[in-house]
Amino acid sequence: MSKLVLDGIFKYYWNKPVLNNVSCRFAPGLTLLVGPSGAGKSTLLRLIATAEKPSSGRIVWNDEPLPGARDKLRQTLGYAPQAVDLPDDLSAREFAMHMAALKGLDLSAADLQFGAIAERIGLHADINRPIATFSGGMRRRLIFAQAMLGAPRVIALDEPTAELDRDTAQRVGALILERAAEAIVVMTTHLADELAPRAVNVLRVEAGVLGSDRAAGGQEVA
Ligand SMILES: Nc1ncnc2c1ncn2[C@@H]1O[C@H](COP(=O)(O)OP(=O)(O)OP(=O)(O)O)[C@@H](O)[C@H]1O
Repeated sequence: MSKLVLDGIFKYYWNKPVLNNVSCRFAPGLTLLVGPSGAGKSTLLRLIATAEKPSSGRIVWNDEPLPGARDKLRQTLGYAPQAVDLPDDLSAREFAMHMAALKGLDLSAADLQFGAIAERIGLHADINRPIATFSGGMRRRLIFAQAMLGAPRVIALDEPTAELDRDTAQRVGALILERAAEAIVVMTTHLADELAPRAVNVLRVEAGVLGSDRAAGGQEVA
């Protein structure tokens, strides 16, 4: 079973502490990160996604610490950052296939999978249109869809349901819950209250310190 451990993580930006001795253990299932704006949730997701390194502390993937295990983790990682500059000239499908190629996926299988995900989240009619024509919500769904390509065992999602109408957000939520049956899914979302009953953990980040959100039904992790 996949296991991701953060152990005594500190993160500083220009000497400003953003994560302060964060330790937690992730197993397959959905973990929600909640907490006020600026608390450090996106920073935590970036560390999990290996987009940044901790200032100190250890990240351990399946009993092997990073950086040694970084490539193994990256091979099975899906990451949807909160903001990303998408290549406007490409179609959604071309962008998804570009991401699939970077992940080393079989492109014909990835194309089929992208079509199926797009169908589920209401993007299917638009996948051959240039991204330049996409609304904020469509861009958000495309970023989400590329994160789900392949069969990632660790999925880090930063507000994947922002800018989506309720129905579409719920479709995205349903897909996330399906994947969480096998994968470690860590996400921030404004749908936290709705998803909390299905989450294995709800972690509250408060000024860079991690605790469990008991009010939302979460369980504490070591
Ligand atoms: N690259 C960076 N350089 C300097 N400071 C940063 C950087 N990234 C984040 N910060 C700061 O770190 C703190 C935590 O930011 P982070 O984006 O992780 O919070 P958040 O909980 O995700 O907030 P939100 O809910 O608004 O997205 C903030 O004070 C932010 O200004």
